[in-house]
Amino acid sequence: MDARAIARPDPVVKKIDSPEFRSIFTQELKDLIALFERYNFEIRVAGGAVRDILMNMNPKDVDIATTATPTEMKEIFTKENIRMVNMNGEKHGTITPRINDRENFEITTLRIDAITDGRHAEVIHTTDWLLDANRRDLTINSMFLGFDGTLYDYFYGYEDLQKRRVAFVGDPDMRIREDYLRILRYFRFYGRIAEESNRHDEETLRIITKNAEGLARISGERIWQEWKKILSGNFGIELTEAMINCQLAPHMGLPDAPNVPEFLRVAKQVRSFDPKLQPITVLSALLNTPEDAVNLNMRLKFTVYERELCYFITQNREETATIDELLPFQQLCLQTISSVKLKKEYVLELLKYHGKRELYQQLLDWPIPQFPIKGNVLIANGAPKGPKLGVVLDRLKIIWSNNQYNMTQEQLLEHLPSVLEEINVKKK
Ligand SMILES: Nc1ccn([C@@H]2O[C@H](COP(=O)(O)OP(=O)(O)OP(=O)(O)O)[C@@H](O)[C@H]2O)c(=O)n1
Repeated sequence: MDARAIARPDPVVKKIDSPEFRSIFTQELKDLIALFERYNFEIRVAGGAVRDILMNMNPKDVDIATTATPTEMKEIFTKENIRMVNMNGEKHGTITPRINDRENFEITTLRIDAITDGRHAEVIHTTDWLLDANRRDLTINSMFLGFDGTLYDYFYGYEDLQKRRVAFVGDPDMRIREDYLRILRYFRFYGRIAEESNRHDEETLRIITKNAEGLARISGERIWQEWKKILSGNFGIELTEAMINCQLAPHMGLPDAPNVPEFLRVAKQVRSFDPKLQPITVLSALLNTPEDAVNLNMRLKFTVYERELCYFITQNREETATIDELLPFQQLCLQTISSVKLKKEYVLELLKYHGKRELYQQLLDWPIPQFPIKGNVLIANGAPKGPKLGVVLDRLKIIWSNNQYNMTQEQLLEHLPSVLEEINVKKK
């Protein structure tokens, strides 16, 4: 599709002057602007920061785009004695000067993403702002903002933002095939800007469904990063359901038939529980068995914490009905004393999952008992060093838990001789 045919004839839409825009002007940025002016190259704010400023939000980071090539930028900064950092961005056309030894700016040369396999693009530099806007994913992410406040908007991103509409730039099929992660970015930005949970453009959903398999090419880490943001944003549940309806599930590590009824049941806790359920807890509801948790982890590459929690939730689906059942939970917490804090967090998440507010509060208030003996005290009293010390500790912890965690160091030490004897007996 010819970008010029669908672009707005005059990209200058309006002048921006807002507190969010003014907030980006540090002395360092002013110096940078003056420098580029002096060398006759244009620079503008690009992408996400423009969107955020228009939404009256302070942008997280301000990406800058320029007509200067990386080589030209390097010449300027070298001549001006300005240090450049993170030189590995250069292959994407990004140079990062550190201005006044105080602030870094990521400045990227305008480009066209030429050849792509859906993950990597061959970069060709350009001085045409329209062509750079045309390679971006969504209209709301394709705008530029000059430092004099001029908004340049080729693809009606400003109108889409006003209408709270998420649309791909030009041909959605092409945009998605350039980078399949954009499927998930579509849903993430939908959660960010839409006012209703289910006002998707049917044609966009159809094209996403058609390209679902492409997600299989995207790394689990990147998928999980986006999905987590979707789940913790607005309409996280509805959007995940929409993603499943678009046939994305098997390519994101979910079982072929995700447990949607359970997911919707848990969604109610998501809406009412404070503090909110963690994304991994919500996601666990979609699984049918602990094996599903193993498979999901293989695909999404969870952290140890996420992996254990996900597995724990799928193993403990039954509801805890009464307060009396809190005690077994406490025991569960203490099963592995060395990682007791972690266990408590897991059980707290499980109680949230089941919507058990009172139990949650009780467990939250329950002080984790501290094991009263340190290893060096045991050694001083005749316990062996090395791996056997671990065995001694484990035995003593069992005795401690059988006594409701209510023992002094002296009381526990009384059990040491029999524990040592037991170990030696076993050894024979
Ligand atoms: N798959 C992608 C990723 C990024 N972009 C473009 O690169 C910009 C910057 O990307 P990134 O920093 O990843 O996202 P932001 O839009 O800045 O969003 P956030 O603030 O959530 O990081 C986007 O606005 C968009 O124009 C794109 O076209 N396709």
